[in-house]
Amino acid sequence: MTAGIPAREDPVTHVAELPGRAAGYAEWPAWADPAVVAALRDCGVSAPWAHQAEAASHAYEGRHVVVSTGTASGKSLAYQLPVLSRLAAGEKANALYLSPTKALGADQLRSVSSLDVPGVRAASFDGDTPMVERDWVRAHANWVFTNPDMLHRGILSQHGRWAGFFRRLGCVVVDECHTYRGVFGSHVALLLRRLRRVAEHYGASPVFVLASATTASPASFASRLTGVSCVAVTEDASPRGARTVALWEPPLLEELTGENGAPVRRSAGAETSRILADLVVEGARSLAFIRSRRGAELAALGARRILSEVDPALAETVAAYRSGYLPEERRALESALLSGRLLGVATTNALELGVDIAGLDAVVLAGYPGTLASFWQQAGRAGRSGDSALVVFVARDDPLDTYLVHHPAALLSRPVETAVLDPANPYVLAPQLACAVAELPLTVPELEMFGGAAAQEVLAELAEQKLLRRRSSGWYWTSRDRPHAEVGIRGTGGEQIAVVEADSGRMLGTVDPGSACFAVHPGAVYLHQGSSYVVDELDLDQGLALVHAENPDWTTTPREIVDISVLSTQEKQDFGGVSVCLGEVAVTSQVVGYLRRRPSGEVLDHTPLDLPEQSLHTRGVWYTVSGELLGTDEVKGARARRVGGSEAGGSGRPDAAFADSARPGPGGSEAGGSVHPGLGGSEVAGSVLSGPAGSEAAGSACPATANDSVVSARGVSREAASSDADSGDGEAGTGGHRVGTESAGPVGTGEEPLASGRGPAHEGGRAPGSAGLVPARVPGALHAAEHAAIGLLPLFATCDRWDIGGVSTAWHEDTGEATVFVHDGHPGGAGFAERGYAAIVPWLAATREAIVSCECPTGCPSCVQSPKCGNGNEPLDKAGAVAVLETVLGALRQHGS
Ligand SMILES: Nc1ncnc2c1ncn2[C@@H]1O[C@H](COP(=O)(O)OP(=O)(O)OP(=O)(O)O)[C@@H](O)[C@H]1O
Repeated sequence: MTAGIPAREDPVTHVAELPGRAAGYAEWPAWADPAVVAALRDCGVSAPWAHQAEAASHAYEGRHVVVSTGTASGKSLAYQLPVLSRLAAGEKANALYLSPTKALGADQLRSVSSLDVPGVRAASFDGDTPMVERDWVRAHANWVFTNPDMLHRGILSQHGRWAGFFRRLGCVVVDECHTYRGVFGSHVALLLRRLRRVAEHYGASPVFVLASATTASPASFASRLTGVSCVAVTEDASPRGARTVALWEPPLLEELTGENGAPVRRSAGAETSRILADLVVEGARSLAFIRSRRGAELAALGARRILSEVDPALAETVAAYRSGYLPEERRALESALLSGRLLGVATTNALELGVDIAGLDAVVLAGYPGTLASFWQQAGRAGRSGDSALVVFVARDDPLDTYLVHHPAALLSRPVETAVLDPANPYVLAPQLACAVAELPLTVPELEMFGGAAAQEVLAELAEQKLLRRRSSGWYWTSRDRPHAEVGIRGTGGEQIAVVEADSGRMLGTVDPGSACFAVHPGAVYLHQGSSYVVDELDLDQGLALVHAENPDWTTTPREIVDISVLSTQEKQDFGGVSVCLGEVAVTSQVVGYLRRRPSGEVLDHTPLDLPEQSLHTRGVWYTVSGELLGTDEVKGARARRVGGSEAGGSGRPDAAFADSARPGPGGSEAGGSVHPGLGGSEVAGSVLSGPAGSEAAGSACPATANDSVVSARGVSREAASSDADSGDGEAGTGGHRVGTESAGPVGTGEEPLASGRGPAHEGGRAPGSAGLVPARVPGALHAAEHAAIGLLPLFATCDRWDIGGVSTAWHEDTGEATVFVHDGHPGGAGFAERGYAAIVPWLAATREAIVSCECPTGCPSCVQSPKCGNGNEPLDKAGAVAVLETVLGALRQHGS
């Protein structure tokens, strides 16, 4: 693949050979039904691997169990064997299977159905199940394949219609349980408690069998998720083919420079198209994982274009895959991939989980998927058949990816993180308890399973709102309407928006309501299976976006105004001129227009839009720096008015502020909420802080869907990409820089001319004071510090960048000082801000190190730039950011205990 590339331009930064492993077999358990064993043997399973037999026996014998082993280690058999054995033996032991994606559910149903075990009536019950089939499923199926969404809305909400099924419920399978983290995970944890309660109501006490990718502490995670004590099986005895992992950094483009003269790298999406095309030419069956829906479309399109020049027939063997396609389209693509009719598929993480595609020769990952668990899950799609296989990790032009391709150990040798969830989050607990009470009156003894005192508090509030009535026997739902439809468990809130071609009435797909204003605002270019459409109308009330086919030579980028305010401060520590706070914040955002751009990035025009405001109440961590410490006492001005983006940013006024807002990213929309467990805090922190090298992970790293914004002190405008266009993949490279790997030591006290190549710093305009910044430099310094802090938080909190956002301002009305906010992107928060607060010193130290050790002169995508900054990454003051961070860290260290 690198043939013909001169050695000095070799994009491969590291090659690792992962050795193969022989299988460890066990006997079929004595309890296994002969018909099931025969069916499995027919499918090529001559004997179970040791971990399968162990987990299956736990489940059969009634112990809740989690099997946490590698990709394609046969986790399915661990639950299939006990469930099928009981059903084949004619026992009244129904099973409920839950998967985070429909694709996985469909695949598992196919797998069970193909065994054709007598007595088993397996059926799916999800959003794709036709109405006419639903009654049959309820009445006759003894193994139902569904997902948390359907369990919540379509099963528990009307459990009376499922009474027969629940009476016989013997087993609940929770597949890919590591994906249930953050707010989505907290919802699922409470949903499983609701499920247990309803099952108990019908006299059933099902055993839970959970399957997870390799994860830290699986037993405690599974126990937290289900609320019952689980044993873990973690010794992986499946055979493994050898794999070659290549880390790949796209080359710099000599003819182009990016914003502020930063070097430009070829985009990961474009690089992935080329690699995918090469693999297809070689006849290798390959998957390319792209982080955004739009990126997946573009990568497939790019590969097809390249292949059509080689052989038009080959172009036909490449397709895109993502959620938002109609079910039949997805099934057709899955089977074409399984049959080998398709050789190359560019996909979002919709194909990451479980879809059993045997014999893949190669996997290309365009960008770090956010967590190690996801990385290995995606990489594990290659070599499933036991043959050797190739995994190529293509770095996107951002700090984390750049860091990883130059620090292979951080990617290849670190333990996978554990998932974090918090079922006590009141924003999750309240709607879940409302649903629970509406399902069945809640008694006092049942409080414990929902969190005891925390639940009681929330119930009291719900009773106050007259949603519930408290009686001596417990809590009762008062309304005739069920609350379920109003409760979105993935944090996307509400019904999907249908994208419909106006002329033909054909439904093309769906978009999350939270992303609709970004992805399908009037005038937006919408891509579907390589075809391009332009949106004519967005009707949020009707849940409809009307589009027409058009293939313009421009793309669209929404602009947004964001406002942040502090609702309450829960924790505050003062460090002599610096304060660090944790609390509730309200982030209000509104898409106010969009830019049309040529592929080169050239802006054609700006069109205003009138769309409703969206509001996010969440938790944030923020630090303030006094004017005295900044050296800018005069910064304190009157409250700034909300102003348009470029105006404020361009002015460099000290009262301007900048934001990166969080929005559920492609991960969320494809695989169910933000599904990736984040990087484990402490090990990662250790590695990041262990030396200057670690600091190169710094980042402009705005959340993938979030973009920098320009704001007044209370008003932020940002130029936002839709969740479809968020990763930048597949689009023209928007910036680039090669990070020096070893050379940069911790330099830059803010006194040396480390970075700023423009503005007052360059002119020597420094006021006396700790940070020594003249007022005009403060906005750029804070803006740059905020970008980098957002980029680094995923290393300390169990999150990825989609989960967090940030705002910086030289003067904020609620704090009265220069402030940098980093906030969770989910209503009620997801625990990330807390983690940032708890790790404030190592987090900010890593942020500073990251900026300092980047070799670029004035900021680049690998340190403080964001590729989609609404204000063209202006103002960004790299040296100023270092000065601010050093001042803050100095105060924290001096005044901290
Ligand atoms: N004991 C066995 N002997 C031979 N092949 C097996 C055995 N167990 C499972 N397999 C095969 O291994 C493949 C992977 O199995 P499966 O999809 O259950 O793995 P998994 O661990 O659930 O994968 P994922 O990581 O995608 O969740 C399947 O094709 C399955 O038929």
